Amino acid sequence: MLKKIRVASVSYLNARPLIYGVQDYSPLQDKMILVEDYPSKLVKMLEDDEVDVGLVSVAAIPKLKDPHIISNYVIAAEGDVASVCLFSEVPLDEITTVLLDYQSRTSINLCKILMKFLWKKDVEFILTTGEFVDQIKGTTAGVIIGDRALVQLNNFKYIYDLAREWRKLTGKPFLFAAWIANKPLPEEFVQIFNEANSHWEKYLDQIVTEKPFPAYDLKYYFTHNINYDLTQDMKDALQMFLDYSKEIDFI
Ligand SMILES: C=C(O[C@@H]1C=C(C(=O)O)C=C[C@H]1O)C(=O)O
Repeated sequence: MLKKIRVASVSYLNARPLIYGVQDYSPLQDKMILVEDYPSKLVKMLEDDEVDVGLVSVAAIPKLKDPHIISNYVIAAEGDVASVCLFSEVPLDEITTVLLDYQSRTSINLCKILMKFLWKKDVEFILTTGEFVDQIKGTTAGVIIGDRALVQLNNFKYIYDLAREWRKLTGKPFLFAAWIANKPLPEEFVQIFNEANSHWEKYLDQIVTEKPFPAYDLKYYFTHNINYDLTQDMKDALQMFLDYSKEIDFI
């Protein structure tokens, strides 16, 4: 029997449309096993070869020996992303310290890029190791991602949407995560896998019904904040992100 491909995905709501497609597509089912976790864990799993491919932070790319983006379906934002923000009690000018979400790899580096090249501020960055919302106080701000960020959207006076700020810097959308493999995968698998992902739109209403989320309108999130179809503009933005990454203390 052929070895099953080990597939990993972000456990957040934003990945659900792609994952429903993957789980529902029968030609894939005997070819893979799926595990889910938060993004920084997935980057580690890909680095350690515990999985073959993951819907994972694009910040994993420089860390892998042989990275391959294997699908045209991604987690990106053309405009506001809503679920990746810098939360603060004080305006940007007054922030001295930024707590960085331990679950993230792309967005925490994005915040460092924006600090240096858009906001032109020198602050202290602290990488957290566990939940830290309670520590966002006074001049200490924090980057939070995923469902945990959506829940905080009414709780802070100053909220900077990092996809919106990236557009101010570059005029581009932002690519947060892609299906990244740590080795070449069989062409037949890649084709079937891409096909499975392409059905994401069909699952939106079902997900909204199955996963009640009072904090934010999920249908709006899936259709106005997150973009799933990879474009040339997003590929260009990824290259810009990787170039900027060399100019910061990259995590
Ligand atoms: C838009 C998001 O994109 C995520 C952000 C990631 C990161 O910062 O490393 C990784 C995967 C994506 O799920 C989000 O989770 O809110």
